[in-house]
Amino acid sequence: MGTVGDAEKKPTVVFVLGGPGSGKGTQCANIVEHFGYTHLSAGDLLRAEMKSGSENGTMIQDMIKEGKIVPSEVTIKLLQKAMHDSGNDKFLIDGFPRNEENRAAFEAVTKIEPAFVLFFDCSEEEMEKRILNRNQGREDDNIETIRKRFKVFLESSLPVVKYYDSKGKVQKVDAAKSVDEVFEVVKVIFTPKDEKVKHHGCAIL
Ligand SMILES: Nc1ncnc2c1ncn2[C@@H]1O[C@H](COP(=O)(O)OP(=O)(O)O)[C@@H](O)[C@H]1O
Ligand SMILES: Nc1ccn([C@@H]2O[C@H](COP(=O)(O)OP(=O)(O)O)[C@@H](O)[C@H]2O)c(=O)n1
Ligand SMILES: [Mg+2]
Repeated sequence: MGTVGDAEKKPTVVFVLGGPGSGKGTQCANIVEHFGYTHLSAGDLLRAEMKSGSENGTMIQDMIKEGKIVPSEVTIKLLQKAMHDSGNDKFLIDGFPRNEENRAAFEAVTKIEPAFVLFFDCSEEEMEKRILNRNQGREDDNIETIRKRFKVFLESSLPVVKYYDSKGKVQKVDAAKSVDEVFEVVKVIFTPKDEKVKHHGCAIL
């Protein structure tokens, strides 16, 4: 097997974007169960790297505490390693690219274009409520850092969503509903077209 990004066989990548607390991780877990993707959360990979005592650990911790975006070089290396180690060829990349630098560097390094971008649309009020109830012991889930993360989302991450929207690649989902209701919509997006026809009973004709 070649390395990730080889010209001959590129993996399928779906970027999963949305504000902090919009439900990216929750929905990715559901997608993995039903559609055989491997879920790679950039935030989870960075937190694991931080805890592993790597030389970048302190820098990553400082950035996360401030809600800032870690330089792409670090995050892309972690993503590439996780893709390679998974043995799979279908990935949900959750929480990445979070700014223009992330986006351009990933494309330049891996030569991978996303199949599409799944975008969870949710109000700040709802996202704030969810994060404050998340209880995962994260150092950035406090009101002060949450405000900073919302600002970074609006200023740096939404432009990436707009970029992909201009290329017709964004599947926008109303994420303000219940987990099950959101997944009903997500399921339709991931179900292959011929399967959708079968479910309507037309494929046997
Ligand atoms: N549709 C939803 N309705 C209510 N709570 C949700 C919903 N989706 C996720 N949550 C909860 O909100 C919190 C944030 O969800 P998470 O999946 O971690 O979001 P993200 O990865 O986008 O930050 C979690 O505690 C999760 O259980
Ligand atoms: N591409 C990324 C993704 C996350 N991160 C950092 O990790 C933090 C948490 O990201 P996350 O995706 O786990 O957060 P949620 O959106 O899931 O709440 C971000 O606020 C950034 O500090 C990053 O620097 N670059
Ligand atoms: Mg998450």
